[in-house]
Amino acid sequence: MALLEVRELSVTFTQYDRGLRRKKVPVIRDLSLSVERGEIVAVVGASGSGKSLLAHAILGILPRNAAVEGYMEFDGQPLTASTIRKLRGRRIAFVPQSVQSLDPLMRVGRQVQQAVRAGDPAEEQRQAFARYGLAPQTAKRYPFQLSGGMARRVLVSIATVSGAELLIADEPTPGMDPLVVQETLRAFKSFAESGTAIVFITHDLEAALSIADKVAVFHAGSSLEVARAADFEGAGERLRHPYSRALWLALPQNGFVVPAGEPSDLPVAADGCLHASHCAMAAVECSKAAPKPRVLRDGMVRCYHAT
Ligand SMILES: Nc1ncnc2c1ncn2[C@@H]1O[C@H](COP(=O)(O)OP(=O)(O)OP(=O)(O)O)[C@@H](O)[C@H]1O
Ligand code: NI
Repeated sequence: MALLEVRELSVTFTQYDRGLRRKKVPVIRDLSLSVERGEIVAVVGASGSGKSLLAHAILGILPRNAAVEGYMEFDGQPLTASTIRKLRGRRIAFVPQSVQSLDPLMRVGRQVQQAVRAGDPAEEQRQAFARYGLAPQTAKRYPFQLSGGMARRVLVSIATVSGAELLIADEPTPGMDPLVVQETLRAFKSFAESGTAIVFITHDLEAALSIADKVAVFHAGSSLEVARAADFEGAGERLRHPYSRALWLALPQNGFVVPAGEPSDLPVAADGCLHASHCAMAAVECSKAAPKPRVLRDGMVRCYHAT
């Protein structure tokens, strides 16, 4: 059984237009994801595709104007407002995308020590700082005295000293120098090898592929494909969705290839395929209704034409 199971999750915001008319804005639609113990699942997608909101939905920290539908489960128990409160910071740890989430008035060493659940807090904090290349005296500093990359290493330290069974890391590496990025990714890999389940949120497909077992490709609030990391190879023949193939071929090592063929000029209905207007394979059925997720070759895809 998966440690984390997300089934048919939808998140909708209620916003007020001019004249106080209420408007519902769907930001995540019908999203399913599962993560096993010891497994790293990367969530990859462009800015605004709903990656952070997925993390916030799992952690129960969405803003109040967000409505959540669907089912989420951790270690066999349904994730509700009260269960998630008990799990957060204990069995589930989070590296938030924003460094603003550090307490501005507390020395960072102490913030890390407070997150330690087993062992000697000062020793665990020292080891974490050494692992992520933070000098020992950094512990005495306040968040405003750190660079963005250093603050992010403190956030990673806080999440990883907790010994949680599930780690959700939302863009943990921007601003870090490349050696520290490598060290952080290696640390995630070794946590996974010792049984931690990891959700690694990033827009960096290359970083994702360097450690992930599975990759969920996000686009406009939905996952279009869940693939094995090993499926990203060659010309992307083993990938299931044209959007994932396009992301893969656009990487520098694949020569920044732009997909062949012209995108369709079909008018796409609001509930049509999210990728249709950019897709050379799009046909009438794609413009009418979004394809349902289906299992294909040990992965998942939402595309009528995937084989
Ligand atoms: N409080 C809110 N009210 C209304 N819409 C919101 C709110 N928060 C986020 N959104 C919208 O939800 C969508 C997804 O946002 P999200 O932050 O999850 O994207 P992301 O994939 O994490 O992007 P990035 O890579 O830039 O971090 C965006 O279009 C955003 O504008
Ligand atoms: Ni984000």
